[in-house]
Amino acid sequence: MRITVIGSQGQLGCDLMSTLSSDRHQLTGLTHQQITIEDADSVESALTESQPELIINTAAYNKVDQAESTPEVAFATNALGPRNLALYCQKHKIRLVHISTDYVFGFDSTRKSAYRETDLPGPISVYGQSKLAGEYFVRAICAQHFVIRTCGLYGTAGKSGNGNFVETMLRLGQERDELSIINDQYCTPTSTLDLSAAIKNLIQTDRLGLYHVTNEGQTTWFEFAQTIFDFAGLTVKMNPILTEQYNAPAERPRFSVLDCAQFKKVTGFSLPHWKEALQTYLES
Ligand SMILES: NC(=O)C1=CN([C@@H]2O[C@H](COP(=O)(O)OP(=O)(O)OC[C@H]3O[C@@H](n4cnc5c(N)ncnc54)[C@H](OP(=O)(O)O)[C@@H]3O)[C@@H](O)[C@H]2O)C=CC1
Ligand SMILES: Cc1cn([C@H]2C[C@H](O)[C@@H](COP(=O)(O)OP(=O)(O)O[C@H]3O[C@@H](C)C(=O)[C@@H](O)[C@H]3O)O2)c(=O)[nH]c1=O
Repeated sequence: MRITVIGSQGQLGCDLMSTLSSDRHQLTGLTHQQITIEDADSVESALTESQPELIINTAAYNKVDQAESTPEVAFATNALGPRNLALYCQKHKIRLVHISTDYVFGFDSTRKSAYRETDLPGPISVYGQSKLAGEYFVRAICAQHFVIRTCGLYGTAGKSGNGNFVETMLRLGQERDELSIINDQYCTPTSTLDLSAAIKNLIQTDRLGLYHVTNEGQTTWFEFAQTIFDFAGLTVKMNPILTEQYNAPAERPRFSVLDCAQFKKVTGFSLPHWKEALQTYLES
């Protein structure tokens, strides 16, 4: 199959390129230099060349705090971008895989059970709102879509790009005497290598639609950081703090664990536990 991965230099994009290359697909990766998804002309010309039968969009504006003060940039990339891609895919009757986020949830501050695809979203940040708008465009415009919500991504490309939580912790753990980490936000950090394998499995099926896909289990950012340091053999003084004490510009969900049962049922494939995935990442 001719597959085009948009955002091919990002964390997920990079791992998708290597994961899918083992499958004899005709793969094209498009970087931000080669395509600007919010520009319909750029989309048309970049995709005309590769003539894809399936497009995977991993491009996004992911700066959650900055998005609060630049909503127009977040909405251009995260909402109008996917809209352009959905229009292209619908016009050419091809499939679109679009990646979304657990941050479409959060409005229910008392939630304690994992979210299913049928649960009502309620974003509490500009980033979450812009990503939800993108999902809606894809689902409304493009008949042949897979929309995949995931969470807390880390992959090796994050080392050289914008970083990721794991790399940030490893850096801060060496720079600072003491770290304060939020211990009342629950989610499931997910390896982009595992997510790439999941996407590879899902696109082999005809079961289009909306899916939640993360590693197994759940944790807080504090416990995640503690486990990173344990696995890396580092001793770092850490304080567990409440969300209010961190005072970030963007509000984050207190609980955004995703229920991946639908994905497992459809593919027969499940991702490793987040601790196992983290160990694999750190070893690599
Ligand atoms: N990171 C996370 O923790 C999570 C991410 N997601 C979602 O997963 C997807 C992949 O995330 P991740 O791999 O971490 O993202 P990255 O930021 O690592 O990669 C995104 C890539 O898209 C490119 N890009 C950004 N804006 C545009 C644009 N307007 N047009 C074309 N290309 C663009 C970036 O290029 P450049 O850097 O040069 O601008 C970058 O190479 C995104 O949809 C994201 O919202 C979901 C949950 C968690
Ligand atoms: C660096 C740092 C962060 N934190 C907190 C802030 C935040 O609540 C949490 C995670 O911080 P980050 O900035 O890495 O992550 P954040 O940008 O909130 O992560 C999100 O990225 C977007 C793109 C998504 O789609 C989400 O799934 C999610 O993973 O950790 C601390 O408590 N102490 C610290 O020293």
